[in-house]
Amino acid sequence: MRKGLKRSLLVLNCALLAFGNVGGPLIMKLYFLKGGKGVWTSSCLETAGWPFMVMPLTFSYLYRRRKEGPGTELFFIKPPLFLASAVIGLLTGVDDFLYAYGVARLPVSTLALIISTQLAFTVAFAFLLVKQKFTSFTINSVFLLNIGAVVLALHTSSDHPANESNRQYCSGFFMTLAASALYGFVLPAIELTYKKAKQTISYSLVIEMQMVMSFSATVFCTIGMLFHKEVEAIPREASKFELGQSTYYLVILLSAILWQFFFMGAVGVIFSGSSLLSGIIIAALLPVTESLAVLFFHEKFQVEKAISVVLSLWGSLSYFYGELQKNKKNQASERAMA
Ligand SMILES: Nc1ncnc2[nH]cnc12
Repeated sequence: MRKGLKRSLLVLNCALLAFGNVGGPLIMKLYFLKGGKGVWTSSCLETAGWPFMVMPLTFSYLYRRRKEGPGTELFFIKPPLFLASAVIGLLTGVDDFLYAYGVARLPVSTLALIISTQLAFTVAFAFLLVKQKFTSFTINSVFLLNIGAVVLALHTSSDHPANESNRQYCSGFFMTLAASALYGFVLPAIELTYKKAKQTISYSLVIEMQMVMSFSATVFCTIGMLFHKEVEAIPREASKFELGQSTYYLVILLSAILWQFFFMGAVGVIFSGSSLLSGIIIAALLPVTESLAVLFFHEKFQVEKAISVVLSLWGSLSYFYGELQKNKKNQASERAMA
């Protein structure tokens, strides 16, 4: 793939991931705050937007067909990659449930704090699974982003919602921590799948894999919804939703779209960058989500949140500066070899 195209894809996917990472948790929290109760429904909505992926795949097919003629294959994905994507999708489904459980029980600020530990898990698994190499800038960035999380941890006791028992709060805390660890594993596992694939990984194939992962996660969560009788609760919930019935369905639609941005962005950044970069972007934007939660849901704003925003900015700048230096060095050595 041409370098320019790969860079454009990286920018596009960073933007998708950023939108999803900030908007997804906020819309999910809005659902719970205004009367939504379905944890399985919420987790299902994280991946239920998979049919949207048909659109870019159709464009890709029509484009190839114009070049290659009527014999063009509809899909690239072969059975081994299909199976690997379906298994990762099941893990994503479990992760979605753990995450939605956390969103239902905790303020967004506390949730974001716990999720920021995900970067440490991603670093560890990226090292183990894909032998990720670290520069001093990456290490500095990961360190700063984690310090940001620790600073936030200092205020969590005052973030405890008044109407919630200690047990509910604790279970929310540990389920979110489990989601963080699991997704910290899923990101490098996707990178490993790209590396071990016995076929060329193109961007179209990445979208196909994302569709299979999301479909498999949605099947898992739909079974959870059926078992917990959440499907039949939807019209009832809609009629009682504090913002009105039509807003309820709009929230559901927006959830599906924003979360699809998140997952498409994450797998796309892994394709054109690395799982570590996906983890860094997710961690770096958490303070933005928190600040917006303060603005929209009137969660408390403590000075720790401001410090964490600054540390995150510093951490991200450090990473991107390091990448810039690395690219410059690579270009210089390519020129010297030519
Ligand atoms: N299911 C999920 N959705 C969004 N962010 C996450 N971080 C960990 N799990 C997540």
